[in-house]
Amino acid sequence: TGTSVLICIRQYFVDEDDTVPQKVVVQKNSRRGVHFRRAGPRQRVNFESDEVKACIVSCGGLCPGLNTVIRELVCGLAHMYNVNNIFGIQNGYKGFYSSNYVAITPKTVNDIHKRGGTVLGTSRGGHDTKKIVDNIQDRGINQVYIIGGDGTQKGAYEIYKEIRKRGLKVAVAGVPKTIDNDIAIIDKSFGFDSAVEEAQRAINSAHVEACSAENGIGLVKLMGRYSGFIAMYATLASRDVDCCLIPESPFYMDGEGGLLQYVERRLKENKHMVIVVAEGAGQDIIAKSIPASDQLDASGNKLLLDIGLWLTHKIKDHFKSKKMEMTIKYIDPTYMIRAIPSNAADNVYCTLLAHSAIHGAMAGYSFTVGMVNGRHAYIPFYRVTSTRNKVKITDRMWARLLSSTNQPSFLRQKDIDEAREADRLTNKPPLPPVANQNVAKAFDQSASASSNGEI
Ligand SMILES: Nc1ncnc2c1ncn2[C@@H]1O[C@H](COP(=O)(O)OP(=O)(O)OP(=O)(O)O)[C@@H](O)[C@H]1O
Ligand SMILES: O=P(O)(O)OC[C@H]1O[C@](O)(CO)[C@@H](O)[C@@H]1O
Ligand SMILES: [Mg+2]
Repeated sequence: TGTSVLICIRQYFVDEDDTVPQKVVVQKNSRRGVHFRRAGPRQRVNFESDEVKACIVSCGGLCPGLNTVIRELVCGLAHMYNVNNIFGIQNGYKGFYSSNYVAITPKTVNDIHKRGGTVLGTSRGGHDTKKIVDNIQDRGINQVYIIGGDGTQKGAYEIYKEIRKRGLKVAVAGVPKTIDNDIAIIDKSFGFDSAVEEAQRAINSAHVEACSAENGIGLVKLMGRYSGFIAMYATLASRDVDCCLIPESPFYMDGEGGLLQYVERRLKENKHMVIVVAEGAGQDIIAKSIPASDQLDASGNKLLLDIGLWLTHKIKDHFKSKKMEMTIKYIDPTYMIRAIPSNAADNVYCTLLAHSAIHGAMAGYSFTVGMVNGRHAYIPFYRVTSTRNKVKITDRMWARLLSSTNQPSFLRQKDIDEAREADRLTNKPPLPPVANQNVAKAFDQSASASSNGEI
């Protein structure tokens, strides 16, 4: 029943049939396409306030805004739904079974949004579905809020499936987090704007250093394991960058049209230049000169070789061989851009995401929450975990970057053909997991009765 919903949100109920389309740019005769449930408070909720026992966990790398999401989950549950039984899970997934659960209240989280990091702690690895769900069951938790990136959302999906298998009345709400902005479907992840803003400071320093030297080069490495969004947006925002290298756009060093030739040309024209490189860029070309170690982190993510350092040496060697005077300063602000508190825009975004997650969980749904074309929606887990959001080098945004920096695209016809083929494949919607069509629908009105999430 909806009796526990407070007066303040009653007048803003979302119609159960409201949907958010995945694609807004369509053609006249396009099919209707995939739609998601619109997020927001429902007239009918599935939990009484005093019945709710909620927990919150944060996993993966840091991201500006984590504490804001945690704060707003706690305050939103307490203020909008009168829920006061809320626990923090410490240090990521493993905290479900290896640490004490910590009771949290609006008072204890009151000021945390002003701090970077996560007050709950975070970690990689340690996802043991059975142990996690055993603990959820034993402790009588019935709402699980999981904040984390692509790996975390995969873990949330596993927890959700196990909960379904056991027939528990537990809602699982994923709040997507990653400064790499690599989570599929959603417009952008929280903390991304803050990270791009902070990256400006590094780029400015690189520019100052480059301008103050004879043939000065400032090289900045930014995060972005598989997706170069931070590098692309930080470059577009700055206007001081002459070259941006991202994992999605292959480049080569030597010969006609290569990076070294471009650097040389720019120095001759301008006497200085700034290069921004995403950490995942050029891994294939470094691997040719340094044997790849194939080391993985605790979550199974490949540890990357340092493209910034490698480029610095290559560029230095090139100019030495040409007997051309130059100076290169390498700046690696990696952890500085993600360890900050979120900016004002991200704080608002985090608040809305937390509220949307609460409304969905109170209605009994399990989902990843996210903004899709400017509207908040409940997205089935498998949709966000089956692909990764990447910069499309065949798209207009990358073209805008190329025209802003005036750099060559470094692409060969083969690279363009491969990118087009990849676009074609990613535009094909992923099929729901065959073995369990019900799970793929992803929304539970209650733990036992499922309703179709995509409309
Ligand atoms: N396929 C998977 N199934 C179950 N759990 C997973 C899976 N992939 C990752 N996880 C778990 O999710 C947690 C976070 O994963 P990971 O370290 O890859 O970070 P992430 O959530 O992708 O965030 P980010 O990449 O932005 O730092 C880890 O505890 C990891 O064990
Ligand atoms: O050193 P850590 O904590 O594993 O984090 C590094 C990784 O985290 C990310 O920022 C993703 O959150 C990647 O860009 C980066 O490779
Ligand atoms: Mg990840």
